[in-house]
Amino acid sequence: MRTNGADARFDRARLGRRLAQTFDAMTTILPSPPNFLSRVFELPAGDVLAHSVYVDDDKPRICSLHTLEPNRPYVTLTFAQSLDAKIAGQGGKQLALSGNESMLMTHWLRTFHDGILVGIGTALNDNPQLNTRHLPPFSADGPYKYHLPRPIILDTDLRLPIDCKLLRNYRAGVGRRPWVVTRAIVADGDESHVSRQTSLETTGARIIEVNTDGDGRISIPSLLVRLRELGIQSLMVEGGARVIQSFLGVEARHRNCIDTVIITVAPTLVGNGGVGYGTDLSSDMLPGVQHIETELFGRDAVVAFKVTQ
Ligand SMILES: NC(=O)C1=CN([C@@H]2O[C@H](COP(=O)(O)OP(=O)(O)OC[C@H]3O[C@@H](n4cnc5c(N)ncnc54)[C@H](OP(=O)(O)O)[C@@H]3O)[C@@H](O)[C@H]2O)C=CC1
Ligand SMILES: Nc1nc(O)c(N)c(N[C@@H]2O[C@H](COP(=O)(O)O)[C@@H](O)[C@H]2O)n1
Repeated sequence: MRTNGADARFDRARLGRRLAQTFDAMTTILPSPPNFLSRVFELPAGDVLAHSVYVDDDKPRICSLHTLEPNRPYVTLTFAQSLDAKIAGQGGKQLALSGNESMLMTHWLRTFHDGILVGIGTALNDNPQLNTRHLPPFSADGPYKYHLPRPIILDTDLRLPIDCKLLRNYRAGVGRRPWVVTRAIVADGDESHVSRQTSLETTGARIIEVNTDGDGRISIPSLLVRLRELGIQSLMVEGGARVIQSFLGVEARHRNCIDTVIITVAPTLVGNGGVGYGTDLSSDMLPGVQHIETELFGRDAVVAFKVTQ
């Protein structure tokens, strides 16, 4: 695995196209992401250019995480958990584990990445928006707006509801077009799959086919190759439990699929009925961890590390 310094770097070739905005940025007081994130990703500290992640949405950004790995995006796995390692409550009940300060940090993380990925379990359970609405606002008539990551949903059987917030936001012009990743259809077809595909496409989704693994789930290494081909240079993986397990699992680890893990640990206990992500990670298959940094955001501890084989 490459070092953080080699992975997280600025695309300085893009700077020329942004000189006017850069000048503007240097003469305007703009919100900055937490220094913690600059350190974790080894972004140049105090460099105003480094923090100018919030120029026009669809144009190249001054700052974009990317990796020198040719066949996948830079991948950050991040989520919030309780002290007893639960990410949701009884029966999957969505919990506000992060306090305001760490949630703000998470929204900065979102704007750092080209894509934001969740599994269909999370999409069905939480109906998330996956946007950057907690970041400090800019004036409506100014040149700045935050980069929105592309929502990406792992959904083998196309169960995403057509009235979900991700599709509604896209249709209302306040969200990016969601990409729904499904299994590659076999040659003789599957009529109900095709019909669900048509409904989702008609209501705004882009369907992306990727091969499945031995368990019939989307193959994570194949997914990453495909996303990179489609221009995703950096991917934030938010969860839920099964997706976290897949990314921390042996196959993904051995295929070098993660760069950085950032976990928000909230000072709360959920107990037995809560949703954990460790159940399929048997002790002899646990990843090694290499600590990068831990910082307090309000009452929450945010821990950044790398996984090792
Ligand atoms: N605290 C936090 O930070 C977060 C908490 N959550 C919580 O997590 C819970 C949802 O977790 P969970 O139910 O496990 O759902 P996930 O969001 O992890 O989605 C899992 C589903 O995604 C599909 N999938 C396709 N390919 C893969 C793959 N390679 N690996 C894993 N999944 C794949 C499968 O469904 P199919 O076969 O149909 O394709 C699978 O059942 C919710 O309660 C939510 O609130 C979620 C995110 C963050
Ligand atoms: N960072 C974090 N802290 C929590 O306490 C959470 N419950 C989550 N959940 C994740 O955020 C999604 C909701 O996003 P929106 O607020 O709708 O934009 C949720 O689906 C989980 O992925 N994250």
